[in-house]
Amino acid sequence: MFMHMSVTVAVSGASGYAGGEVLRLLTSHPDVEIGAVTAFSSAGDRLGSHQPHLRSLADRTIVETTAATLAGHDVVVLALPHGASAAVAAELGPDTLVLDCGADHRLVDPAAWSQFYGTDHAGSWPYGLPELMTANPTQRQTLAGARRVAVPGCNVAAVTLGIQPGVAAGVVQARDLVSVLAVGYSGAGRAAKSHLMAAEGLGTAVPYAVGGTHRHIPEIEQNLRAVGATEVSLSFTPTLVPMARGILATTTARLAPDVDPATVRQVWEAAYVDEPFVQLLPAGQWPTTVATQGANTALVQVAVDERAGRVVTVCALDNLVKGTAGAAIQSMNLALGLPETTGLPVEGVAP
Ligand SMILES: NC(=O)C1=CN([C@@H]2O[C@H](COP(=O)(O)OP(=O)(O)OC[C@H]3O[C@@H](n4cnc5c(N)ncnc54)[C@H](OP(=O)(O)O)[C@@H]3O)[C@@H](O)[C@H]2O)C=CC1
Ligand SMILES: CC(=O)N[C@@H](CCC(=O)OP(=O)(O)O)C(=O)O
Repeated sequence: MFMHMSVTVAVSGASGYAGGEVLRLLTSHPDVEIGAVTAFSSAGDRLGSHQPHLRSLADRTIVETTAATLAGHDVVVLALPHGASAAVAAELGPDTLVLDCGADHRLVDPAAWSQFYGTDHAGSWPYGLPELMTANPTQRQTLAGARRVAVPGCNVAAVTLGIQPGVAAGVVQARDLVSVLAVGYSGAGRAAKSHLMAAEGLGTAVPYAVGGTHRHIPEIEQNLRAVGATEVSLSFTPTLVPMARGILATTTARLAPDVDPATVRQVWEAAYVDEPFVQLLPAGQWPTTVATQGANTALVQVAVDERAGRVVTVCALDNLVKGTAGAAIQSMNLALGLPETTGLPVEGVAP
């Protein structure tokens, strides 16, 4: 029988969307004791005034994010704006497990970082997508025992999980990928202006970062190279739709020459048959975002458009769970040697 551990976890960015979701999931993690909850402008406030849904933590006081307030914890989760985490992490000892929900440590290539983020590269950490189909080592082996983890971007997780089986098996051409995503507003963070969202976002779909400018492009390309692509070219277009949570990522790719379309589904089945958090739906059933809401689940479907000569995949996930907080806790479990699925829900909330 597995003996439960007692791991103290501090959450930084506790007043935000990602930090709030980390806290929600941690409240039902059997091995975790929640320590400091830290933030920035809301330091001194009751947590409940920012996260009224977290009843058991409502009377905690948010404290400032400093080396002193984060010291003494086994694990620190950083859910801070881009650029803020490197300085905080540098103050934490090498034995502390630090999980960064921000982008600062995801990209390996400093030139790609500078091109898309416009600042100096802080370096790269082991990447917190356990399902990434790397070999020798597997991504799970990379995460086992890690003390620094870069949690993937939410759109990145959705596109990667959708298309990687075909790329890894060589049945699609990674040099001709097209991804179009419907994304919910919480992906923009709590700092986005809510009155503008309501006035300008309700009842309409709004494309953004069109034309090869989105900072998730190099991260997706990095993932697909890691699973075996030699040449990757991705056209990536996200569109805001009026929902709070969720990403529906549709990716199409040209079939590789001489691939029998009948084998495509088998490739996706083999990739995900043993994955606890990624499910290939029965043929003909298409993912919906609502079915993943609140769950550390990615739902995937694949079909072949023989007329166009393209494979079509759809992946749905909750940006705040499998897209960040759930991925962080899944990676934490692996890093600490806990069962990977501990404390992570797979059931969604619907309708
Ligand atoms: N929202 C999402 O779906 C996803 C988010 N992420 C990443 O998670 C991180 C947090 O995003 P999200 O929760 O959406 O953002 P929010 O705007 O909702 O929250 C930001 C948090 O960071 C704190 N903060 C702001 N500035 C500083 C600072 N200079 N130093 C320390 N803390 C600061 C805020 O504190 P205060 O309120 O007290 O000022 C708040 O707690 C980002 O890096 C984001 O990219 C990743 C994947 C998905
Ligand atoms: C709606 C919306 O703005 N979504 C954000 C998601 C960002 C995210 O959460 O990922 P990072 O951690 O890489 O910032 C976007 O597309 O940029």
